Amino acid sequence: MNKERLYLYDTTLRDGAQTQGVQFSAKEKQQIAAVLDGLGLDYIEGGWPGANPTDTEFFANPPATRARFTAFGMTKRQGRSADNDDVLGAVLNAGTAAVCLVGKAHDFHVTTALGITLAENVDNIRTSFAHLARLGREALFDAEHFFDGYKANPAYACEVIHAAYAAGARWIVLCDTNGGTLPEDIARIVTEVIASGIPGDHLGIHTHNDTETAVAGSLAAVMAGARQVQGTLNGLGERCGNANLTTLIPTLLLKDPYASRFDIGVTPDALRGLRRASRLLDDMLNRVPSKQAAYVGASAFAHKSGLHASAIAKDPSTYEHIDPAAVGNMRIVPMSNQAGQSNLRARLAEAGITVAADDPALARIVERIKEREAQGYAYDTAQASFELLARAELGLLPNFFEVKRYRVTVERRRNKRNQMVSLSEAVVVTKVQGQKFLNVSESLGPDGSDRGPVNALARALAKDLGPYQAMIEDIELVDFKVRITGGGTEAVTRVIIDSEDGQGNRWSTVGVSANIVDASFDALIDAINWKLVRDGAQA
Ligand SMILES: CC(=O)SCCNC(=O)CCNC(=O)[C@H](O)C(C)(C)COP(=O)(O)OP(=O)(O)OC[C@H]1O[C@@H](n2cnc3c(N)ncnc32)[C@H](O)[C@@H]1OP(=O)(O)O
Ligand SMILES: CC(=O)C(=O)O
Repeated sequence: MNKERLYLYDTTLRDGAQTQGVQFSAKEKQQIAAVLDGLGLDYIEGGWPGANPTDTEFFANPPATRARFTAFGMTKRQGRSADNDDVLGAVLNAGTAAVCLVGKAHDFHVTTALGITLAENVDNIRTSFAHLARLGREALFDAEHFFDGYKANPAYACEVIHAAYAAGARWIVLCDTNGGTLPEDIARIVTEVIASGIPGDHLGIHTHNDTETAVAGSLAAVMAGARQVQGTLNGLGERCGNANLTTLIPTLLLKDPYASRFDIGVTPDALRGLRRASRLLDDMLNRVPSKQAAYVGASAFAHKSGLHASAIAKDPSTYEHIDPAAVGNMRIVPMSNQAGQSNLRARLAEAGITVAADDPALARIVERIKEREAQGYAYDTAQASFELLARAELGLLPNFFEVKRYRVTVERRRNKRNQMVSLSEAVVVTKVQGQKFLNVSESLGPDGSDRGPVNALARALAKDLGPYQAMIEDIELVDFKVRITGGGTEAVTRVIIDSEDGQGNRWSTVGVSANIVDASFDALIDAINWKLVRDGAQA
């Protein structure tokens, strides 16, 4: 069966830039455009030329994309001709092959937000698209508030989109601007619009996630006949975000009825780069990736409970809807108080430890994990600490070093400029192969500011570990999370530390204590021990 073409339109660089707290530089826009292009999207909307210096700079040096690079703007304003509107002029001067203009499709917005008559609005839209058609640009009309407008005044909403279509708009994009329309209404209205004379292969859908149904609404529109889907990477966008392309792309490519009916231009090979693309955007925005993101989240293929892990070991499809590798993700079988021996054996195998199914140590390890989690530990996150605990029970953990004592102080004092500053200092005494090491460290960062007591402890601990020093020198503490949690009957502090080495390996360790410094120190010791185990150090 010949597949129908379904076009993907990305607006990460425009609607995504309307996310609170998101501010792309022109350079970052270039990087994101390259990633989007690599995924195989049909259109990349770069922003609004003329609206701000970043977008103007970006469009002055547009990325070379295979996708149609598109400029966004609004239809001409009342009282100006399309030739004379400087805002529209700046959009057109960007010289892109495709141009998307937003206009109002809801009568209430025309009279309230624009303050013009309904007829004037239709005329502004018609004139703007006739102008684009004369210039030979591929024209897209973002019909703002279309669904709310259609519910309030269907005749007017239809008059607006038909005016744009008749004037030469290639695509009429129906926007659920406020994000409150549910999928069943989207499907019904798209069907009625097609019946009114705008063919589905000229219709697009642009949804927002205010009812957490943006993806479902987009799919409903596709099933009703729309053949362009707009969305953003990781669901960025105004308020609660836009339809998440990171979810939509694999759904359209891998799930029926979409997979067998549509060609979306994304290859299986490009799909394997999806998780990487999602992470790159999060990294750029300094956002913690959502673990529970569909398809690409770290937990999307994490099998925590014993029943699941047991079946997964027999056949992964028992608890996985797709192969994680298809989207560049991977399966993990974390250890936790929900786990049984199947999780344990899978995790040990990943760490290169083979244990016979009838080894009594397995039951001891599971018991120990459950006991420690009841005290506040969290081993499904801190995989390196889990591995150390298991190795200790299996007699596979060498005693590399012993901490005899440690001390940390934080001092607040005035500097030469009479500003209050702090200084953390730590002393750690260790015994390595019979030899004593006394290490002292401050925690000043490159800018001279104090990085705190945990940093001072980490530096002192890793300052000189004698024969192991070369192996631990490149360890960096890259993340530190503190949580007050109920351990047993008392509240305790759980610290999770993420460490990284020069080869880009990253591992997480956990420490728990009523005292935050002790909890941190335990996690630091695990971080060093894990690295020594990983690098094959001998005791
Ligand atoms: C639904 C969406 O997400 S559409 C995209 C929205 N994105 C953005 O707004 C981001 C970029 N925008 C901007 O930088 C600025 O709003 C600019 C440069 C475009 C305009 O700035 P200003 O001229 O200062 O206007 P301001 O932002 O205060 O108000 C928007 C103006 O556009 C008018 N307008 C809104 N929509 C339209 C439209 N479709 N067609 C014509 N005019 C419109 C409004 O009536 C208002 O004009 P008014 O102040 O005379 O009433
Ligand atoms: C155009 C647009 O972003 C919207 O209507 O939501």
